Amino acid sequence: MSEKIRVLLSEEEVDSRIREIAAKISRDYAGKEIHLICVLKGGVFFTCELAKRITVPVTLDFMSVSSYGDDTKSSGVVKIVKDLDQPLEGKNVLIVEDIIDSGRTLSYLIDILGKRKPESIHLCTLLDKPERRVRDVKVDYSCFNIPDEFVVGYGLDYAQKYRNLPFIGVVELGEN
Ligand SMILES: O=P(O)(O)OC[C@H]1O[C@H](OP(=O)(O)OP(=O)(O)O)[C@H](O)[C@@H]1O
Ligand code: HPA
Ligand SMILES: [Mg+2]
Repeated sequence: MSEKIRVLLSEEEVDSRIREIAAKISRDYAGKEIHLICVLKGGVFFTCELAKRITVPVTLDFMSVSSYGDDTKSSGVVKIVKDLDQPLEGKNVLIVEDIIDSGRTLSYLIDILGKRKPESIHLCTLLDKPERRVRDVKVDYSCFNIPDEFVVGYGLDYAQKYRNLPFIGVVELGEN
């Protein structure tokens, strides 16, 4: 089996949209501090690019959850691989994700993090695949809606590969 990557969103498109969303977030949180939660591993590239362009004070923490393993289909069970280092009490939490697909990861995260008494909790995603939703999730900031295709790049992997691509691509599987 060979794999080809077709560009869905170019590096320029992604970068310019991240700038727009960062400007909107900076306006919405004017006068406040944002506690960014990067959802590893997929969210790491987007979190860095977004954080660099937000103009209000930012603190960062990392959480690692996994439900896809090396597959293109979710196992349906979200596992915490690494929890946050810091408490959320009284903080304006913004969860940063690479993609919302079935919505299982985010609905689980909002549920458990919401119980830690943050001042507010919102969600920012690079990509949203609304057609595939099985759990309702309120998305506060979304850079792009995409069709129901398995995508890679900008943190997103296929069997752990392609996370480092600077654009969003679709994996096309061939016979050789
Ligand atoms: O909406 P969902 O169907 O839950 O899918 C979205 C989640 O799946 C992927 O993570 P994955 O579990 O593959 O772990 P990773 O970020 O370490 O690659 C992706 O990074 C999101 O976190
Ligand atoms: O389209 C996807 N690509 C990579 N990882 C993912 N996790 C959920 N959906 C996807
Ligand atoms: Mg992830």
